Amino acid sequence: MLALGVHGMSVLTAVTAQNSLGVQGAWELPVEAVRAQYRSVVDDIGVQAVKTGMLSSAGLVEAVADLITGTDVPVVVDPVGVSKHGDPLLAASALDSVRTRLLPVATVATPNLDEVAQLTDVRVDSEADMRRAAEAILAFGPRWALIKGGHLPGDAVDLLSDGSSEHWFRAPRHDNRHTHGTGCTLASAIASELAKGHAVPQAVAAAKTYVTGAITSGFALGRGLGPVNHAWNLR
Ligand SMILES: Nc1ncnc2c1ncn2[C@@H]1O[C@H](COP(=O)(O)OP(=O)(O)O)[C@@H](O)[C@H]1O
Ligand SMILES: Cc1ncc(COP(=O)(O)O)c(N)n1
Repeated sequence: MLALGVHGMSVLTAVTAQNSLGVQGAWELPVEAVRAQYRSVVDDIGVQAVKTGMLSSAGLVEAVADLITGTDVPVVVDPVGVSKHGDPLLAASALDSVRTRLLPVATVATPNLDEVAQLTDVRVDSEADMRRAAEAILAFGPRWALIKGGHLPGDAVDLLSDGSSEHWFRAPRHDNRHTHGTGCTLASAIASELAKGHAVPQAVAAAKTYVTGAITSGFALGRGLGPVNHAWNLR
């Protein structure tokens, strides 16, 4: 967010112990702590966009949905389900709350292909299937669905759709180890661009350029899948 010129503020929902090798542990914060953090940042500094990430349980999904329902700023919902290493970050019992409470308040929902499979009955094996995935996600009520094709072989292709228009974003795949947090980075970059007042397709285009640069210019940290280079555009 800083690299894109906005001041990011966080509301922690869970604490994880994780590194380039995997997620070694996760602990949820009490719903009361989440509500208090949200009030602290919103009531004082104010917000121009909201982005959600790991929410862990149905209780937290519902608490966050309650907080952001009715907000008049754009909301990016990254329905985080499973980490790059396959570690669960959302309880199976929370999926229904994501479908019925969180996705309906999203301006943009940004599932990866595993999250599409968790939330809908669509399995994506090709770019053509991504259109069906977008329709299935849009049926839950977000204004836009961004289906991330990062897990498909070939080019890194994402599809943005609002049901009547579609936009394809394509970048060459970089087969390096600097991909921890690509989805979180993309969603945060979209929220940053929306906060600056851009329309959704323009925000996603800028965010895609940013995440591609962050992957391309990454450097090895850790023994597994290390972080992307968030400062690549500042140097
Ligand atoms: N190896 C890669 N090279 C280039 N872009 C990638 C690569 N892996 C993912 N991306 C892009 O990064 C963004 C995040 O996608 P993805 O990795 O599918 O999300 P997630 O982190 O939620 O699994 C998407 O724009 C995707 O196309
Ligand atoms: C707290 C948190 N949120 C999201 C992810 C997903 O990121 P990735 O898919 O790169 O592991 C993660 N590992 N940890």
